[in-house]
Amino acid sequence: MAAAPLIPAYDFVAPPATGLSTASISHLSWVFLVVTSNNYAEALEFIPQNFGLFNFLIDASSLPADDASQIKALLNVGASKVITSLEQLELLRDPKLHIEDDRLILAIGKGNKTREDFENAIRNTSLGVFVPDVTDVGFVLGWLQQYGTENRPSVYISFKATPTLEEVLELMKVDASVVINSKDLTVDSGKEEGLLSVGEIYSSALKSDRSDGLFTTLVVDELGVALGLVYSSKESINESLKTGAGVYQSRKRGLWYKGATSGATQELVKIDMDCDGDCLRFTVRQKGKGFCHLETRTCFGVSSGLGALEATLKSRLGSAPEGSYTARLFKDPKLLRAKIMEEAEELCEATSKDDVAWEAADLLYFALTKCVSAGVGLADIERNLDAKSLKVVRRKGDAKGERTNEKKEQSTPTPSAPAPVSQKEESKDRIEMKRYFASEISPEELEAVLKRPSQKSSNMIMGIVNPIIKAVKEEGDKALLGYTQKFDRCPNLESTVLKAPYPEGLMTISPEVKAAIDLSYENIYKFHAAQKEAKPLEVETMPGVKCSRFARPVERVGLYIPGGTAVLPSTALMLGVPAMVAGCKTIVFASPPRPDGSITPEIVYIAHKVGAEAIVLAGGAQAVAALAYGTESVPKVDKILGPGNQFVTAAKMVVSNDTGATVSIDMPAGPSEVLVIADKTSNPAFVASDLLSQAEHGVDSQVVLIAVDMSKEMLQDIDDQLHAQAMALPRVDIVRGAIDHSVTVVVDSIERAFEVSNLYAPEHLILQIQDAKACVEKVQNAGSVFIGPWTPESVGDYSAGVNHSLPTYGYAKQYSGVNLATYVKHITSSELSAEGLQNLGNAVMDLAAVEGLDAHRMAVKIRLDHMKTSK
Ligand SMILES: NC(=O)c1ccc[n+]([C@@H]2O[C@H](COP(=O)([O-])OP(=O)(O)OC[C@H]3O[C@@H](n4cnc5c(N)ncnc54)[C@H](O)[C@@H]3O)[C@@H](O)[C@H]2O)c1
Ligand SMILES: N[C@H](CO)Cc1c[nH]c[nH+]1
Ligand SMILES: [Zn+2]
Repeated sequence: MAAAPLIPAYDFVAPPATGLSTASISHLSWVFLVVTSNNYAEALEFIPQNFGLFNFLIDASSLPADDASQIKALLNVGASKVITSLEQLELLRDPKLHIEDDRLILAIGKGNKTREDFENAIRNTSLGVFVPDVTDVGFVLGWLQQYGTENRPSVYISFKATPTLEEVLELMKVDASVVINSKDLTVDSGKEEGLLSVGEIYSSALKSDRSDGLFTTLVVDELGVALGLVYSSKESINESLKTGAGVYQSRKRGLWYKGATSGATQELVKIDMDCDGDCLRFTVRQKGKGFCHLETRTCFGVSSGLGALEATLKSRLGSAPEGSYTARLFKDPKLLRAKIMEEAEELCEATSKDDVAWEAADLLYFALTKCVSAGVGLADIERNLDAKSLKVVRRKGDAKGERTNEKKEQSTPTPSAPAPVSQKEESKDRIEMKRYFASEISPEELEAVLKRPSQKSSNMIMGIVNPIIKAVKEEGDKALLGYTQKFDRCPNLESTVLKAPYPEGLMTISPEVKAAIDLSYENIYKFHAAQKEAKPLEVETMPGVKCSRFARPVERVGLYIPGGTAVLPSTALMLGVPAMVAGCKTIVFASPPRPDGSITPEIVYIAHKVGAEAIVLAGGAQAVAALAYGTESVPKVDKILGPGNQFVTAAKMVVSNDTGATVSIDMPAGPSEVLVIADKTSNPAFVASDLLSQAEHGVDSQVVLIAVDMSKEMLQDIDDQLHAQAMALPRVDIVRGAIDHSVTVVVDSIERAFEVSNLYAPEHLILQIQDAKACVEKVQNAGSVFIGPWTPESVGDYSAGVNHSLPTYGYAKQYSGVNLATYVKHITSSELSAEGLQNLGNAVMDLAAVEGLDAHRMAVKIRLDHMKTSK
């Protein structure tokens, strides 16, 4: 496949005002990102979220030169190619890493490397070369002439200074891929002076072998199955990139918006060109009956194989004929589980070619049924496989416990504490928090050490969130649906709201999970009901002057239940139960849907239990905006509650500051965090497990250990536990990202530990210290406290009764976590008798006179005069 002719560098800080979005860039399949320490955390989240949509070319050469762990993490989460410095490259040449040479590109022209350094570094490799400055181009071209390009697959040339169109085209003659900053690109047809049309630039690298100048275009689905053959022109390519839909060039009728009349539209996934640049491949998500005018999925007849099976299972999930076996499997997870296990066993035992094929087919059928019921399709599985193939740090691949004979013979290690790995042996792959001694650093340095990762880039987040809020406010459901289809990858979603009463079929959950929800519900209910004020507060401030304060529920509440990196039904309980206890009249849930457009059944069950009248199937800033302003189908609310990622938190802040929205929020509850204070009496395995339980929430989570007067050996023990336990977790990549910006601070006294903790103001504070209960009085700032060795933070996350929706980012200094008062407002009243007004009247009149507000004074005087005359 030919290299894409340009690699757009999307500027996230100041997105272009030209109609070009990340989506239109994504279809070109390559995106160039410059990753620095400041945006590393975002990149680590953004890359896996958009894996399969983009190929990522990352310039990581500004990351620390003496530590390649961040680059490894970027490669691990799916960066296709990474540009490194010479020093980083040396570190990455580690035989334990599985890095194909062509994934690394050496940056030259940066720093003070000589040509000799550069030539030595690349002589025996097939590394590409990255030239960060246009002034180096002459040198590279000379070098190419001398050494040839056969072994060097790609030369990427990036310009920090904006090149002219002529320069770009001139350079493209040497078959180079070109990086162009997105601010110079547009997809608008009436483009402004000086801007480049994406379609034009793209098609300038193509050569047509047809007399009409059109490009032959193969249209395929996400599995690569050919749907049909069409033609493209530079206008149609541009239009397709602009609309994100399948648009082609009909030889008779001009621009052809596929499905405009039949409804069988296409969502564009990406565009590739073939090896000699005369043919295009459009990968699309086909909607409706299919691509062919004969209403079949493809123009080549009936489809078969796994893709056809997936389509059948998907349609059965929607409306399976009563009595069908597949319907039974969907309804009975235990049966499905048993069948998967049974078929896997049979496949292992099969030996003949026929038997292996037979059993593998059975296993695939049941496995795909499981996938479809969870909203996972073959394209997701392929994406996952592709992502795994890019991992540079491989798992050992041993089977778990009883599945291997050897393991059966071993003594069983405690489940929470797998054998520690020697730090020396695997130091480069270690998952390890940085360690500081509080006595050795200044207060300013301590503050910097404890800085939350996500505080660093609010400009970038606002740049993304503000346009989303504006669009939902102005366009309502249309924008809401569009963003949901895009961010939550559910192209077939048709409506963004599910209204009560919810169909039984959408709440089918296992009896164990139902029992767990019911038990947690009871505890949360009890704890929040106990917070109810028994009666109004009444005080007679002086004879005849009665003041009172009474509570009323906020009438309409919108409850955000996160669903990006993990689905959190527990948050539905934490927000829904107190809303019900407080007596809110309208409860609306919002949560990102699954890719098939459905919502997790546990959330629907909880919505039903707490009496939520609707569930908005949307997440992120768009869900927050819909709740704040209302849309045609989403009811507007008075208060928005609930945690979320940086986009959700930022959107809550924006709408609560808009007087046009008249909506308030609970608090800024962002990425989860925990601070553990532990001393010599603590159990290292427990400490590590608590740190990891919050680290697994997201790469932007942060965990902090304050170790009180601890020996080096014990600190090492905790580090070893953390690494070993982390490596056994399915979310190890997320954990690695979070631990990367997490710290241990060693202090010498319990007093100093609480000083540091109160300064940090953690969302969760865990006390694993002697006399933990007695130390609670030292807590000044924290969302929720977990006391003693038997109180892991996860009990509060799910079932103890306390709320888990808590202030993060240090806002525990001024905000409480969600509690009954969060759903209630207080109204005061005064009632004066004639005697009361006589007692108070002069004071009021004197103060009104001081302020020059005569009408205020008169409102009292008129009554006092009236009393006098009516005596
Ligand atoms: N503080 C608390 O009380 C508390 C409680 C529970 C969870 N949490 C935290 O909530 C967070 C949940 O985050 P999540 O991501 O899993 O789910 P989420 O529902 O908050 O966010 C997912 C949504 O983010 C939006 N989004 C994702 N990438 C985007 C992009 N590049 N541009 C614009 N929008 C984008 C999408 O709309 C998506 O639906 C975690 O950090 C977790 O730690 C906090
Ligand atoms: N710890 C999160 C609050 O920061 C809440 C949660 C939900 N599920 C698991 N944990
Ligand atoms: Zn949690």
